[in-house]
Amino acid sequence: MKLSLGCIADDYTGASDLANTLTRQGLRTVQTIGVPSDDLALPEVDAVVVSLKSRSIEADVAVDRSRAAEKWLRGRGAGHVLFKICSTFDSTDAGNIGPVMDALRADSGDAIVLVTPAFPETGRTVYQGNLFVGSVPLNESPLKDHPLNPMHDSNLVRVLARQSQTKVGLVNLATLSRGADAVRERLADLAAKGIGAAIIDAVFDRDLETIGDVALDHRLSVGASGIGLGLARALVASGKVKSASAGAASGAPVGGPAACLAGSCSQATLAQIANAEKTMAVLHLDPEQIIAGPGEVRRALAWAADRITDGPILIASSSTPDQVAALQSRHGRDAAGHAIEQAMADIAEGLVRSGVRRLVVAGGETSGAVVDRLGIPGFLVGEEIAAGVPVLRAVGADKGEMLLALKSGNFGGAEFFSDALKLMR
Ligand SMILES: Nc1ncnc2c1ncn2[C@@H]1O[C@H](COP(=O)(O)OP(=O)(O)O)[C@@H](O)[C@H]1O
Ligand SMILES: O=C(O)[C@@H](O)C(=O)COP(=O)(O)O
Repeated sequence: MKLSLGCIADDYTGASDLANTLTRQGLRTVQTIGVPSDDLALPEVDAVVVSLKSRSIEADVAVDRSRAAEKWLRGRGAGHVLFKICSTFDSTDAGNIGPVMDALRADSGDAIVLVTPAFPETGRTVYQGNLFVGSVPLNESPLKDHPLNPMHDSNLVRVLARQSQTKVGLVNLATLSRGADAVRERLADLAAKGIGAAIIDAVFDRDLETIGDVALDHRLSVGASGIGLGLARALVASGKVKSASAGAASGAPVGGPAACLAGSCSQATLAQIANAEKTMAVLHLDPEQIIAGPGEVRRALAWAADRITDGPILIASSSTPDQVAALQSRHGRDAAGHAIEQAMADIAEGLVRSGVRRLVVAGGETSGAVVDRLGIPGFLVGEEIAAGVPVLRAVGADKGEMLLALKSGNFGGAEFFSDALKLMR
C-alpha cells in the first residue's frame, strides 16, 4: 500500500469527519484508531486517517503521539500529511495545535505550513484571519462555552502565535483570489522573513481547491475537513489518485438493538436531545452522581435493559453552560470531564455486552473514550448522515459487525439521532 495522503486527526469525531470528506471526494479512505498494529488487515486505500485523542491532553504527549502517527504514515509512502484539527480551532493557549504543528513541520523540513480550519459546508469560514462560525465570530459562537476548550479569540493569527514557537503570518482572501501562484509568492515572502506558519483565509470551496493545489507543494498542512477537500480534489485533478469514483463502504445489515450516547454539551447537541425525546426513550444522567461513584452507571444500564428491546434509546450527560460551569467549579474542569467520559465508556461497554451493535455517540472526547473502551481498531466509511458525520463500519473489532456514528458536538440537524439510526440498519 502506498498512500497518496496521510492524515493525523486530534480526535475521533474529527477523524470520521475528514474520512467522510475524503471518501466523498473519491479517495479510498480508512480511519484507524491510533497507529495501526502490523496485524490489522487494511484494504487497499489512498488515504489513512489516524485518529488520536490528543486535543485536550498534555502538549508533549500530543506531540509524541502525532509524531509516531506521522512516522507510520510516511513509512507507508505518504508524501503529504494533513494534521486535522477542529473547524472551530478547539485548543488552549498551552496547545495543542501549535506544538504539534511545530514538531511535524520540523520533521517534514517545510519552511512554512498552511493552516486553515475553514469548512464552508458547515459554516466555518476564515476572513482576514478571523474564524466565523455561521454568521458570528468564533468568540461570539457557542464555542465560547465549550467545557474543555472555550474559545475567546476569533483571530487565528493571534491564537496560533500564542501556542507556537514560530511566527505566524496571514495569506488573505485578496491574495488567494489571485490564484495559486499569488499564494505561492506570498508564502515565499513570509518564509523569507522567518515566518513558519500562515493562516490562510477561505470562504468558498473554490478557495479550498486553490489551497489544496498549493498545499501539495509542501509535505505538511494543518486544517479541518475543508483543506482535506482541497487536497483530495488536487490529488484527483493531478492524476495522483485514480479512484475518483470511490464510493461508501456497504455491507450486510447489522440489525439488533440500537443506542445513542451524548456527552457533548454543545448547543446543537442539546437541541438534538430535546428533539429525540419525541421519538425514543431518553435518560438524563445526573453528572453529580456520576462523579460520586459507579451507581449512576448501574442505574443507566438497568434503565436501558428495561427498554432496549422496544426501540432505540438515548442516554445523555449533557447540560447547559451554567450547569457545566457549576459542576466544574465544584470538581475541576478536567476531573469532571474525565469522570463523565469514563462513565459513558462504562455505559457503552455494558450496552454492547447486552447485544447493542449500532451505537451513535455525540461528542469528540466522549467518542474517544467510548471507542477506546470498545477496542475498535478502525472504521470503513459508509453513508453520510449529515455534513461531517458518516456511518462507520468497524473493522477488526472482536465484537463482530458493528455500526457507529461519531458526531462532533456541533454537527448535524435537529433530528440527528433519528436521522443516524435510519441509515444504520
Ligand atoms: N453535564 C456535564 N458537565 C460538565 N462536563 C460534561 C457534562 N457532560 C459532559 N461533559 C464533558 O464535556 C466534554 C464534552 O466534550 P466532547 O465530548 O468533545 O463534546 P464536543 O464534541 O461538543 O466538543 C467531555 O469531556 C464530557 O465528559
Ligand atoms: O472539524 C470539526 O469541526 C470536527 O471534525 C471536529 O473536529 C469535531 O470536534 P468535536 O466538536 O469535539 O467533536
